[in-house]
Amino acid sequence: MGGKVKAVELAIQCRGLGKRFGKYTAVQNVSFDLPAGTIMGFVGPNGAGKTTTIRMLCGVSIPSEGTAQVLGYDVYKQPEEIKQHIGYMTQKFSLYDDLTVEENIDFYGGIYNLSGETAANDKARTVARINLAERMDQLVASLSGGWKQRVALACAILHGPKLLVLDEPTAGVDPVSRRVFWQIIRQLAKEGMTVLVSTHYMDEAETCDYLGFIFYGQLIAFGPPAEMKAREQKATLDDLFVYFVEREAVDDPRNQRGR
Ligand SMILES: Nc1ncnc2c1ncn2[C@@H]1O[C@H](COP(=O)(O)OP(=O)(O)OP(=O)(O)O)[C@@H](O)[C@H]1O
Repeated sequence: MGGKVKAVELAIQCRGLGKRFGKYTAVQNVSFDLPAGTIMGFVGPNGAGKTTTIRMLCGVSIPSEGTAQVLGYDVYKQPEEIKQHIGYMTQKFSLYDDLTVEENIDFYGGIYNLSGETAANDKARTVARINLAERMDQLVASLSGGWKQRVALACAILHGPKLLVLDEPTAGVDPVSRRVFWQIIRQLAKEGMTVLVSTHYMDEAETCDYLGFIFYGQLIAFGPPAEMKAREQKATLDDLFVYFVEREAVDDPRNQRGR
């Protein structure tokens, strides 16, 4: 009691973040703090604004309003620094089918400007982490969806990012591959990487340290999953999700704005 509270290092800090496309407000007033080294699940129905928010935080899309610091960099002033220090994997990740696993990894190493000993070390570390050694000579075209996803993850973390951003990484992947993928993600977080992951799978969301629930472009709840369920007195995340959607389901307010 009375001792100094150690400041928590934040990987993401955003306040009132919003994005308009013309007169349409896709995302509005998103605020949260994500401590470094934690996993945040981002959930919400289709079209809620997950990808739009993620793109602003990755320095890919300039916000229309609000502020955000990602790994200490400002999304308006330092988007290039953000892009260099994060790993970003989307659902439609890009791998070259007619190259081998190793050639794909080397290609991404080139994009990140890795060379010499650093490149060799980064590659060896990544291949070991993702357990890809036995597949290095295989053509990507001949891999299953689950293995392709692991190769895409390898390419996203090759440069040792402090923040890994995954936009629906496991959509359409079989349950066993999903489980393996999440074991890797949790291991990366244990080693200090911060992870922001959007998902429609509540079993995945359940294991995150923090959850953000976005609906009609607004972050309507943020916190540890257990706290969120307790706050609304719901037994499962499925129940909580349905409760939020039914509670908030009026006409999409984004359609009325800006008219
Ligand atoms: N470039 C754009 N121009 C106009 N509207 C856009 C653009 N990008 C996204 N939107 C709209 O913004 C809203 C939020 O879309 P977003 O892709 O962020 O949702 P999402 O939560 O990621 O959905 P999903 O789960 O389907 O991927 C949607 O209504 C979408 O149509």
